[in-house]
Amino acid sequence: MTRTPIELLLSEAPAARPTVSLSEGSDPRVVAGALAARKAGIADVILVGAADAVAAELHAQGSAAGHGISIHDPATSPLTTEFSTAYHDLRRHKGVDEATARKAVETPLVYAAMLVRQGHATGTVGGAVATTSDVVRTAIQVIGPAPGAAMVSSFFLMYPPERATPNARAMLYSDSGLVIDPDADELAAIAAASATSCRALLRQEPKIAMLSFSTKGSARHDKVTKVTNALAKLKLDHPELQADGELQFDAAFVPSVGTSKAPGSDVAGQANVMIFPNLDAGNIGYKITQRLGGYTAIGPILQGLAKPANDLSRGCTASDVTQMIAVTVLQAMANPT
Ligand SMILES: CC(C)(COP(=O)(O)OP(=O)(O)OC[C@H]1O[C@@H](n2cnc3c(N)ncnc32)[C@H](O)[C@@H]1OP(=O)(O)O)[C@@H](O)C(=O)NCCC(=O)NCCS
Ligand SMILES: CC(=O)OP(=O)(O)O
Repeated sequence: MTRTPIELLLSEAPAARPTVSLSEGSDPRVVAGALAARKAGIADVILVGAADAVAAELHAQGSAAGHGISIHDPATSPLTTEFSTAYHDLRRHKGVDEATARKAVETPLVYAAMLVRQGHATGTVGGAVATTSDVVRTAIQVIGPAPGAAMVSSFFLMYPPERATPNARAMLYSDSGLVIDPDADELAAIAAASATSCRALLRQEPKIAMLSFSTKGSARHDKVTKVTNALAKLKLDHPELQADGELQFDAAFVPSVGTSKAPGSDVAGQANVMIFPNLDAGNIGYKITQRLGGYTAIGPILQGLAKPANDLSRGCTASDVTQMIAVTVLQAMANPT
């Protein structure tokens, strides 16, 4: 049975307790998720937002600041001036002036990301209220891509329900949140990054399926060629990876279908990393698996950033928030800076 991020973290407690900033500090789900993370000893948390509103929500949930829970109000925080200067330096080349930098840093999303950039937090989580576009754009602009990363992309961890169907297993779905229409090279980069994320967060060797509406030439179309070109590029850059394509989802997931549609494949029927050809397929696919299949979906988790910053679906629960705090800490442990 694959362990969830919280279970993994509880079995591998980091040496020093990490701190995670939460940009929607007064949202009831975020506060409940943060309190659960704190109680489990997973991380200290900084709740970013209007101080009155954050304190009121903590009070409503029978808690208060202190003992690993801090409140930072960007409008009054002593760090805001330092952050404004740093943000101005960072974005000056894009035409951002001092006044615009100050205004940006006073938004909780940018402030929470600046906490990470400036070393006050290990990582950040947002998106219970903000859209993925806003969360991701802020992460890319403030925290930035990791040195050497081809691009920033995202994935979901998908965990089967307890009463699961045969063949059910934990998987990564990529990219289900960020890159809208990747070309073949970008698709190969998403697959390579997802393989690393699979090892870090599922603790499994990746078996990568490059998904399509076609299996091994059953259809001919430019969209199929994009996927086979992506597989060729992936194999060229990473001959060590087990990857196959193009595969339909049933051929990737169900062993008997994999054997009949893609005989001889070492991935078909066993894939644990599903690479979708574009964001339409990836985002719709994860929501169907979650809402009809009963899988737990944790994400979008971002990969390729210099430090961890993660998004949530606006439909998230408090438990999703706690899991995402755990993911953020695990990413920091896998790539200490
Ligand atoms: C990520 C996203 C927000 C970027 O879109 P955007 O802001 O319109 O795009 P821009 O081209 O203006 O990019 C903004 C910045 O991010 C950078 N960027 C965009 N995509 C990137 C990627 N995949 N990797 C690295 N950098 C990227 C750009 O270079 C730019 O940097 P700059 O401001 O320093 O010049 C966009 O791809 C998006 O909206 N994705 C879908 C999100 C979504 O709605 N998902 C569904 C729900 S989960
Ligand atoms: C990941 C995702 O689809 O986010 P939202 O549900 O917030 O649009």
